[in-house]
Amino acid sequence: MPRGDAETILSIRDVSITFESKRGRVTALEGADLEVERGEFITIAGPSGCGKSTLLKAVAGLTTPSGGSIRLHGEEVRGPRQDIGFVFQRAALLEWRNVRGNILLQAEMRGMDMKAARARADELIEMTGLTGFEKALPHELSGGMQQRVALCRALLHEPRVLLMDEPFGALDALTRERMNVELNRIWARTGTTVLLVTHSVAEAVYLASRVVVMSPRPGRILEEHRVDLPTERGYAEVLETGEFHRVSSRVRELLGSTAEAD
Ligand SMILES: Nc1ncnc2c1ncn2[C@@H]1O[C@H](COP(=O)(O)OP(=O)(O)OP(=O)(O)O)[C@@H](O)[C@H]1O
Repeated sequence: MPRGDAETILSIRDVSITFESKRGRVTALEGADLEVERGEFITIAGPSGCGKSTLLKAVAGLTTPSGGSIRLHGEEVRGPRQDIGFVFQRAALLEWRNVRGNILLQAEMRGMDMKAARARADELIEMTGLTGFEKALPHELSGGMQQRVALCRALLHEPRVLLMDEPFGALDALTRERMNVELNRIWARTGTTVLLVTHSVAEAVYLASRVVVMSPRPGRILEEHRVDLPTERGYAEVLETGEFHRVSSRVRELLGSTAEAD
């Protein structure tokens, strides 16, 4: 839930994105509108190919809209942004660097003060339950642990907005649930604004303060649903609430047979 006074951190207005390639022209997004307040956890669901990843990339400044505007903290996004964190489906860790080294890569790339960065890395390692694995190499870690390292790396510079593109899509169901619970706890503790793309309806509703459902391509926001549940949530308890069922059924209905919902 947004904390304190509502403050718009991200404003996506009438955004369209068209790609030109050898295979022709594809309009990924058309007329996408979304306002995000500081501290919100937005999950984005939608049929495959509707432009979810494209939307995240545009917020990160990695893809330029063909029309409309994206403002982060009131500033038009015109190129790659330093004040965001990005977590992808694959952790993309450097195989020859240990856990701490992979997390600190963020600080090196940004020229951060290394003393402060090391202290923050230790804090995140503790928060994500990686204590004891600081010196482990990526191949010595489970998939879930690798994603935790990627999460620490994305949070190291305390980004204004954390973007996550199917971050747990490659994990087994049980690990995925555990990661959901951890992410919820981290969000509750840090108050970071998060936008997370997922194909899982359960994940979308469990994690969100607001679930956004997109239309088939060209993608736009079809419906938004606030999830009226406490900020910090237990998994099993939430799944039994009427609120979880209310929002999940509507999201499933909207996604219909096109979604790879679980
Ligand atoms: N760089 C690109 N060049 C050309 N077309 C692209 C490019 N990036 C994305 N597209 C096209 O834009 C559309 C939206 O892609 P996008 O990856 O954003 O969808 P998505 O909703 O994230 O899909 P999925 O759920 O399957 O991951 C697709 O038709 C895709 O082929």
